[in-house]
Amino acid sequence: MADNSTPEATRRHPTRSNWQLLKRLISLGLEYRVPCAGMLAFDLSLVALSLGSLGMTGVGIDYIRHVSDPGSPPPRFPFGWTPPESATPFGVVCMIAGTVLGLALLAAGLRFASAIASAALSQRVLIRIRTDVYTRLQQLSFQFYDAGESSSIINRAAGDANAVRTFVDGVMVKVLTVLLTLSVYLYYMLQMHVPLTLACLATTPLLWIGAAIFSRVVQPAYRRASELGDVLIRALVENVQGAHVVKGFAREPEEIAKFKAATDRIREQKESIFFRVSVFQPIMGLLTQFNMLVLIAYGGVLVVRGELALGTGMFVFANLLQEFANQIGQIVNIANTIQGSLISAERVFEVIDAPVTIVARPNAVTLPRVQGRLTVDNIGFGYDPDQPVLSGMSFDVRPGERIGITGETGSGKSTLLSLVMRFYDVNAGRILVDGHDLRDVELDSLRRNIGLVFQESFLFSHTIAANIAFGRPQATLDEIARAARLAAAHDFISELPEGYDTVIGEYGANLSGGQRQRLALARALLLDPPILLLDDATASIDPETEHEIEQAIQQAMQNRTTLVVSNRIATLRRTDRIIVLQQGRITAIGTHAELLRTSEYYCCLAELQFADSINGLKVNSGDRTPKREVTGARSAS
Ligand SMILES: Nc1ncnc2c1ncn2[C@@H]1O[C@H](COP(=O)(O)OP(=O)(O)OP(=O)(O)O)[C@@H](O)[C@H]1O
Repeated sequence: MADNSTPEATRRHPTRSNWQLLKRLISLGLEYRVPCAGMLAFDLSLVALSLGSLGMTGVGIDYIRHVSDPGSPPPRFPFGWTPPESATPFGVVCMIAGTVLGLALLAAGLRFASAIASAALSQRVLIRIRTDVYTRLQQLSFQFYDAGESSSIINRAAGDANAVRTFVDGVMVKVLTVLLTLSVYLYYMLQMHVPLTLACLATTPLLWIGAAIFSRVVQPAYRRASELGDVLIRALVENVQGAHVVKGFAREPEEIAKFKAATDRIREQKESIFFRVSVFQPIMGLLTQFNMLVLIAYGGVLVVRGELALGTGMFVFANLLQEFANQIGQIVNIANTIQGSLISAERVFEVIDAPVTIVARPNAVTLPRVQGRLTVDNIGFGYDPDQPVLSGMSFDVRPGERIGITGETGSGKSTLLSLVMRFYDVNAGRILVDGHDLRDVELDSLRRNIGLVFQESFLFSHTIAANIAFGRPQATLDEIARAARLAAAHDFISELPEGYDTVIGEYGANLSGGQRQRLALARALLLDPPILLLDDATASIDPETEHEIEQAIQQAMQNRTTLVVSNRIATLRRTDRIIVLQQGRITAIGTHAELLRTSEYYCCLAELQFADSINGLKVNSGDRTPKREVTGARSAS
């Protein structure tokens, strides 16, 4: 298992400023301005209802005070309304209480509608971000995947996308609500008593400064938490996928300990964030309570002097001030959410903005069904351009010709097939299909002409039929069965209780290696591709199954240009020509018979596999492993 103790491998350095990220997030949010405006309307209506209920409670207090002490000023009922002469004090108090209750019921209904609207908005934004990430992931070339880690990519599409989403419904709408609410409260307080308002809010600038400091303190902590999330997912994914290895080597305790260590690091990191939030929030709360002290002292004097009413004055002011403080408290939460969103936005935009390097040139042609001529013209390639994997490689393949490719491990056989698929672009030279440079043709049209079977085939957790029809979902069951017959898969599929409708487990876990390979071959053959690339498709299969697949492969190769990577002489000898690769170069090309005479490597390979049948051939019999090629490569075609 890879070391999962550090997130360094997944770390990328910030490339965008916070301001750039904010602008980008705001423009994303503006795409949802209508539902956001709806949410804002809900929030503001709730503020209005709470003010109404507060005002009515103040009126109630003043009314009770006036009834018990007729010398005190009479209450001011809203909208110039006065209770009917005939109403008893108890009846008036009930009317006031009924109004407050009605407003509370209305507020509850609004909160319900607001929660539904908020959840709908969240889902819309989340789906949009995840779709953008996923779409980009489909377009990106293998260079992107080679450079990054799948755990980090998964975390970006899952956790980070969610954190970006909170910017729209948790920040943008909330910021506007808070600002508007604060303005409304401020307006009311100023209307009631300007000096009292200024005295009570004297500490507010300190709260804003505190929020700014808080943002700076928590941002790095959020970045680190995201990176630790990558490490945790990596540990999880590797342990699930590598369960056989872990169990086979009895390493469960160590892996559990590693996983626990990863979760502990996240817990510690989150605790450090919570700690900062927990320190900051009470300090903010304390500052706001200081305002209350000012109110009780100064406001109390005003009430005693008769300059401020008790209910509609002091009581309402105290509540407004408390609400004002609550809204200021929201700023801490918002600042907290913004920091999390910014860090995640950076990671999400890194994927969405990653350059798509494998693109067709302008005016690229759409390939029709090709004849299948392949020309590899003096190509050079390295995953890292400074470390060539293939160099000076040239050969021609006629339409329908079957080419075997063999060579020592790491000599570049799979890489060559990847270049023909245009998973990567060559660094030098060119590859032509029917005379078209791969870079001059539409990628889809190129890949529709090529069937590919990997060394280890990936299957999806779907039905067998859906897996075979992956490249052509509209294929009929007859066509699927025909492809399966060609790939020698029909018999075993028919024996399954659900036949073609059998749902196969994740990665085809409930199938044998040979069955998986046959399905992969059927999947490639369903496209009826004029070019077939087989990358050591029988490498991990037992001899008996290999024999069956071998026959299927021979049948599949009929009338198709085929490049078949293999180190098995049984496969290679049935091809028209064989290319021997060593250290990224062609060291021999020829038929099986020719190579037995001219290629020492091939001869050794054959001797190792068919020692009895090739007695008498000139090989270095003292060394049983294929040796470096000593004869030069023949002319390509
Ligand atoms: N995605 C990659 N990124 C970087 N280097 C790679 C990548 N894939 C392969 N290589 C390197 O390129 C070289 C050729 O690899 P390739 O898989 O083409 O060899 P191969 O001949 O198919 O080997 P094998 O027979 O073992 O499958 C090796 O040195 C390998 O380490």
